[in-house]
Parts: sequence; structure tokens; C-alpha cells
Amino acid sequence: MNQLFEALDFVENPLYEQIIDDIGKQKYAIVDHFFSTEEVDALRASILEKHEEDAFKKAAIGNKFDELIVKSIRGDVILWIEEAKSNYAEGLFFNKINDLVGYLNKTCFLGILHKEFHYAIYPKATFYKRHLDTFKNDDRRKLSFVCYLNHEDWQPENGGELVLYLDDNGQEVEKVVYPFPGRVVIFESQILEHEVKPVNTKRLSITGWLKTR
Ligand SMILES: O=C(O)CCC(=O)C(=O)O
Ligand SMILES: [Fe+2]
Repeated sequence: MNQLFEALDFVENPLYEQIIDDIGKQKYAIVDHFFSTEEVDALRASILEKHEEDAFKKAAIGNKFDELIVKSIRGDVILWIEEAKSNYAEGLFFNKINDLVGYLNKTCFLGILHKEFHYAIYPKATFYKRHLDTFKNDDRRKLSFVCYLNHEDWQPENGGELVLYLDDNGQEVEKVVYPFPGRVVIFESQILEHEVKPVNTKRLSITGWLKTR
């Protein structure tokens, strides 16, 4: 009887189904307005407030690299977000993430047990060179998740495009994604190489990973 109720509990979500379909077919999904204008505004206020508090650290790659080398690879500054200490805006963020993860786990058997997210600010003239999001000897990151917190009037000329390097029957194809506010990009961490092109204006985002262990 309990099992029956659990089955009845499941409501198909067309947006999530589209995401699952897209990732299955093309290794990535792009969803515009995943976060509402109100949610993006709240998260933007939060990222900027925390930046002012100087809580951001220069993004580091692994931990042994020389700072100069790091800078030549990536120039963003990041701040990890702790769900347990969420403010109002972060609470809205995690509500949506947890709903999506619950759905993925119910329908795709992905076994996402952990997640990690950080704010990222790319100051003018910074970038993140082409890379894969998985570390050597660590394959726990399954899906990469990026959500943009830029202003409503963000223009393509501001730069900072995310470029996904796709494989089209052995041919490399570039998929250019503009960091428009509310837009979310989800992709297979172990498969898709990608980069962030140099920005001409400060670029705001949350990046994270859904992990198996
Ligand atoms: O901000 C983006 O569009 C991608 C960021 C990224 O690739 C990373 O933080 O690993
Ligand atoms: Fe990345």
C-alpha cells in the first residue's frame, strides 16, 4: 500500500524531463529563466554584499599551484555557499536545486548524494581557460551547474561567454552560451570541456557540482 502511495506521489515535471532529455542527447542543457527575476535579484544582492565583505578568495586550482600560473588559467574570485547557513536568497536557490536533484534521483538513478556550490565573480579582463571540471583521481563530479546573476541588461558585447566544446561525430563544435540572468547551464562534468571567454564587465554567477559520493 505504501509503495502505491509513493508511486502516486510522483508528478512528471516537463521542464525537468526536458533537461534530462537534453543532457542525454547532447551532454548539456540550457534553461532560460530557471530562476525568476526576483530570485536573481536577491542572489545578486547577496553575492555583491558578500563580495563587499571581502569574503571572496582568489579562485585556486587544486592547491599547490603558483598564484601566477593560476591567474593565467582562471581569474575569478569565489566564495563557497553553505546550505546550512543559507540566507534568504540562498534558501530560494537551494529549494530549486533540491527539487531538481530529488527529481533526477527518482527518475535517472544518478545517485546524486552530494552537492557543492560557490559564487563566482569574474572581474573585468578575467577568464577561465578551457578545462574539464573533474580532478585527476576524483570522478565524483557528475553534473556541472552554472547559473548567471548578471543584470537584466547584460549584452553579448560584455564578453564572458561560456563555450562548450562538443563532439559532433568526431568533429569539434563550439556551443557559445551568453551569461544572461536567470539562465542555467547543466552539463556532464566528466565529458564536456569548456571555457569562459574574457569579460569586459564584471560577471556574476553561481557554479556548482552534483556529486555521487
Ligand atoms: O561560469 C561559467 O560559465 C563556467 C564556470 C566554470 O567553468 C567553472 O567554474 O568550472
Ligand atoms: Fe568549469
